[in-house]
Parts: sequence; C-alpha cells; structure tokens
Amino acid sequence: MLKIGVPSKGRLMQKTFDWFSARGLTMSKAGTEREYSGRIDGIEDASLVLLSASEIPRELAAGRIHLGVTGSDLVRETLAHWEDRVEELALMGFGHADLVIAVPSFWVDVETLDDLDAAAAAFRRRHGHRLRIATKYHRLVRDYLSQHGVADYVLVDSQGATEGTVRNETAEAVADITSTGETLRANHLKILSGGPVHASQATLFRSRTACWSPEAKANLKAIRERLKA
Ligand SMILES: Nc1ncnc2c1ncn2[C@@H]1O[C@H](COP(=O)(O)OP(=O)(O)OP(=O)(O)O)[C@@H](O)[C@H]1O
Ligand SMILES: O=P(O)(O)OC[C@H]1O[C@H](OP(=O)(O)OP(=O)(O)O)[C@H](O)[C@@H]1O
Repeated sequence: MLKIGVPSKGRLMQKTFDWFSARGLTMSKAGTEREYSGRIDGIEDASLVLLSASEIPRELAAGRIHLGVTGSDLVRETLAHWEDRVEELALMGFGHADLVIAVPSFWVDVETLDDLDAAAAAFRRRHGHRLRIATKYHRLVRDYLSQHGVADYVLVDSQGATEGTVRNETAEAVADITSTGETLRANHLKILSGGPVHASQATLFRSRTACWSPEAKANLKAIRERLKA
C-alpha cells in the first residue's frame, strides 16, 4: 500500500487536491469536515494520510508515508540533510512564499546583509548583548547568515505573530515567510535586499527511507506517468 501524505487543512489542502485532480488522481476527505481521513481514486492500493503541513517532513523522513506534499521551506527547516532523506518529485506551482529577513523601516542605514552585520556589531557594543532575530526557521536562517558571514546575532524562537516581536521589544529583527508583504508593512518592517533566504512553494516529495516494496514501486511508476501526462 502506497501512503500519500497531504495537508489536512490550511492554505495548501484544497490546491493539493486540485493539483492531483488535474492529473487524474481524485483525492477527497472522507466523512465529516473534521474527520482526518481521505480517499484517492484513480490509482490502486494507495491511501491518503491527512496531516498538518508541518508534520509531513517528519513523516516522510521516518518512512511512515511514501509520498508527501508540503512547503519546500518546511522540509528544509525540519530535516537536516534533507536531500538524503527525501527526493523532490514535482514543484507544484502554488503555495509560493518567501522566507525573508526584515528590520524596522526606520533603520535607514540597513538595506543589505552587510549593513545588518555592521548594525549587529554596533548594537552589541552599545547594548552589551547581541541583536535578536525572531523566527521559527532556525536551521534555514542560521545556515544562511553563516554563509553570508553574519555572526553577531542571536535567534529567538517565535512560533507565530513573529512580525509583532519587534513592536513588543522581544526582538530587533525578524525572519519569516511572506507572500503579499502586508503583514511586514503593517508592522513597519522592511525586507533586506539580496533575495530571500528561501523561495518556497508546495512540493511533492518522495521518502527515501520508506519501505519501497515492488507494489509500492509499481504504484509510484503509475503516479509518475500520470504526472508526466
Ligand atoms: N502568507 C503566506 N502565504 C503563502 N504561503 C504561506 C504563507 N504563510 C505560510 N505559507 C506557506 O504555507 C505552508 C504552511 O501551510 P499552513 O500554514 O497551512 O500549514 P501549517 O503551518 O502546518 O498549519 P497547521 O500546522 O496549523 O496545520 C508553508 O510551506 C509556508 O511556506
Ligand atoms: O505576506 P503576508 O501575505 O502578509 O503573509 C505573511 C504572514 O503569513 C504567515 O502567517 P500565518 O497566517 O500562517 O500565521 P502565523 O503568524 O500563525 O504563522 C506568516 O508567518 C506571516 O505572518
């Protein structure tokens, strides 16, 4: 039995169903709105596992699902050495969002990462502690800043309403996902230039660690054919 994990709710769920449906694989939620089970028509011996988008990377890495749909940001953030554990089968063309670093709009001297580096050093000299960046994307932000030689900062964990941390004085800067930019603007934050930390979109992943029985492999082959068509 091939297990496919798809988002059970939230912004990725309906578009995931639509994407598969356009390729001849009809997914639907079973039972009532609140029941987290589903069915998939158009392929034999495949079952749907409805999960939170943020749990799908872990389930793929543990091999409990064979395929899974989630944001590319969540896989990179959740799984160390993600490419060893999952394979990207298809970029799905929706769920686009950029992980960006943003600072208060009134920091007129800070536009680039180099500026942030200089501001962080000055901040430490003046305040005696490191500049705080609020985020839930610890791995991605740490790797990105280290690649760009920025070291004088500390990450503070924020699992939601991250843009509010600057106003609430629990951080000086933020690293968060944005699509329209509305939330950043409303909180008087501006994005550093130089491109996003990661440009995310909904992606179909294959687990490298799941048990790939001959039947599961045959099922995957059939799905790949559908995707090509
Ligand atoms: N404002 C946004 N616009 C577009 N995509 C976004 C936005 N915020 C987050 N995303 C993307 O949506 C995905 C997460 O989806 P969603 O927020 O529905 O799941 P979740 O946080 O796991 O929800 P839950 O755990 O409550 O089920 C991530 O890949 C992220 O990049
Ligand atoms: O650029 P925008 O279109 O304004 O979208 C950005 C917001 O969307 C996400 O939050 P979400 O709605 O998932 O809530 P959260 O704060 O609980 O993460 C993200 O964390 C930003 O706060």
